[in-house]
Amino acid sequence: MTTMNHVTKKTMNRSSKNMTLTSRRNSIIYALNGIKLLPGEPNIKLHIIATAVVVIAGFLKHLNGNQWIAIVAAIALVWICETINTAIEKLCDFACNMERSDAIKAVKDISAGAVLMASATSVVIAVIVFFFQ
Ligand SMILES: Nc1ncnc2c1ncn2[C@@H]1O[C@H](COP(=O)(O)OP(=O)(O)OP(=O)(O)O)[C@@H](O)[C@H]1O
Repeated sequence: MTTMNHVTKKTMNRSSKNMTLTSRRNSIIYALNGIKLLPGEPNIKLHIIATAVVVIAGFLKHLNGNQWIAIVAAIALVWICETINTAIEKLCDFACNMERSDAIKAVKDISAGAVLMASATSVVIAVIVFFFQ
């Protein structure tokens, strides 16, 4: 009985571990699917170009480790804000069914404001790294 219980417990543990692994793997797949949807967004092309320009400039200027950390963090900040902004915009469009709404306007404007703040911060970081260091 004890052995049975032990074996059953072990099997159950293994299968719940497998389920956890599968659901973790699925979560990553869903997240990657979300990232794959981004290139269809108008602002994303701008971010791709800006990211490429900054990275190429970084290599040409032979940035040191700390400078790269600042630049990568600045780039990530903008991408993360834009990604969340895109999700919020899609949720808004779904919620209002494309009808005009003051509440939706406020949510979209605030969300776009976050991207603007992130972009402005990133520009300041880039100017410091490229021109004042
Ligand atoms: N349903 C709505 N009701 C009221 N105002 C809206 C609505 N949809 C959009 N707007 C206004 O238009 C602006 C632009 O909205 P839109 O959904 O086109 O986003 P966007 O900033 O142009 O992003 P993208 O270029 O990625 O589509 C919003 O910030 C908001 O002020």
